[in-house]
Amino acid sequence: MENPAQNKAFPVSWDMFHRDSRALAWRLSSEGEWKAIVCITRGGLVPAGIVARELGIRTIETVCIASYHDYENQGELKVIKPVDPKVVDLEAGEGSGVLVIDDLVDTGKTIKVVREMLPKAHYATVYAKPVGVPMVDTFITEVSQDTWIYFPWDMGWQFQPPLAKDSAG
Ligand SMILES: O=P(O)(O)OC[C@H]1O[C@H](OP(=O)(O)OP(=O)(O)O)[C@H](O)[C@@H]1O
Ligand SMILES: O=c1[nH]c(=O)c2nc[nH]c2[nH]1
Ligand SMILES: [Mg+2]
Repeated sequence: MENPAQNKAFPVSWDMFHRDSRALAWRLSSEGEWKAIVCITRGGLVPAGIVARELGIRTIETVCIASYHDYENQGELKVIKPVDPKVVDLEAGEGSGVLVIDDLVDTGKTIKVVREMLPKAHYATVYAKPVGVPMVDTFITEVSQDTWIYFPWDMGWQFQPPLAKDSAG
């Protein structure tokens, strides 16, 4: 179902996503040293793999949360799997030394739930919308609140009709 509040489109190709995730890793490389990554599934799995490869991080944990059950409309947040206590208690506990990664922050509700589990972690997303910006420590590209980001794993090839009518016919 189309959400009229998000009527602009920001399509992201695999190449763009890889480049922007590498840019995120580059920025994070000067912002701290992390013992583990926690990725927020499912969208966080892809940038987490790229960042882990760039920063040489081998301990990767998931927190499994779903909220946009109906395309473009956020429903009740469900924590399907919490963070392993061994990861929460690394270093000084409460998520210190942990990098939490997601593909984007929109309203910030998803990250707010994870922040309650890991208050001392560092939060990073590839993309951010203005309402969610205060919830993240590091992000790469901001888009307006009325934009829907289309990720490459949700898309497929499709014929695009020309803008104008063909003059021959
Ligand atoms: O800032 P928010 O308004 O909370 O929205 C952002 C979250 O929404 C999407 O996940 P979704 O719940 O759709 O699940 P998915 O990652 O499995 O696609 C996205 O991947 C973020 O995790
Ligand atoms: O694919 C997505 N694009 C978005 O813009 C968005 N916002 C919340 N959840 C989202 N998922
Ligand atoms: Mg998600």
